[in-house]
Amino acid sequence: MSDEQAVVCEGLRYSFGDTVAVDSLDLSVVSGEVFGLLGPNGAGKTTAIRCVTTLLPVPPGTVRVFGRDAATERMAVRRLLGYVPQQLSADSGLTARENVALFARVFDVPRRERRERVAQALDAVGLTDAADRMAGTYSGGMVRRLELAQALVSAPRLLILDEPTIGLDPIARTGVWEHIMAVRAATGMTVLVTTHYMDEADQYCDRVALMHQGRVRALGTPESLRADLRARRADGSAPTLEDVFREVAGSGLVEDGGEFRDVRRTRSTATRVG
Ligand SMILES: Nc1ncnc2c1ncn2[C@@H]1O[C@H](COP(=O)(O)OP(=O)(O)OP(=O)(O)O)[C@@H](O)[C@H]1O
Repeated sequence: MSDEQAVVCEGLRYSFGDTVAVDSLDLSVVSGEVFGLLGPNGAGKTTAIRCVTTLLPVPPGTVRVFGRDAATERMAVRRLLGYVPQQLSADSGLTARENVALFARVFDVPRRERRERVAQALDAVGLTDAADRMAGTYSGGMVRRLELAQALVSAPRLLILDEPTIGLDPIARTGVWEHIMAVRAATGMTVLVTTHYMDEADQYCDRVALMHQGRVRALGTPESLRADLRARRADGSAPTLEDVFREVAGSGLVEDGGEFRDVRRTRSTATRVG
């Protein structure tokens, strides 16, 4: 990791009508780190990352990606990043190779490099052997890895993932993460990820921001956040990251139905693709 800032948000605020989805968000993601944006449904995670991707408009100077302004240099920002949205982005009627090739064209991968880059992206997510099968025959975990390959084919410096493992079984979740971590180790790319799964964040993220009702309530390494709570409790117990979140979010979690176990909506990728 270097000291270079991959993402900087300063005073980011985004509203949908009267609903303030993101409120005064200050964030900086260091180049090369895996940064997790955590929180229950409605916390503002998706809105925040959609501002970083330039899909939602923000005022100049509010969001920068590797120094490029998301408001005034939108195309430059887009060229730096790969984005795996929560919604399905693979076409069930195409093979995996065709899906990734489509993204290579959209993201302007030079024509003479495309075949090789598509093969590399599929290989990076462990789909070489299944590359010529229709995506409609894939399991949920394979679809997620295919979507990862689609985002990786443009060799992004910043990979943004919105709930990459939602609805997957534990083995498929581990598979998705292992491929993300292997690509990150090989390329040094920065990863910005949203998740409800505190255990995954604890295991894979270098730093996390705990978001609730549009605001960041705590920020740090998973270890430091757990250690701080342990020191505050002083009862010898070993708190989890979920315990930290419950403490910083207070009663608000229950009031708005934001219990973590309640919000693990099933993405059911395989079903939707099939
Ligand atoms: N297009 C929209 N129109 C109106 N309100 C929206 C829209 N998108 C999000 N919101 C509202 O903004 C707030 C933040 O939503 P957001 O999707 O950013 O949260 P989130 O933490 O990503 O949750 P989720 O995991 O459900 O995506 C919520 O109150 C949500 O209802």
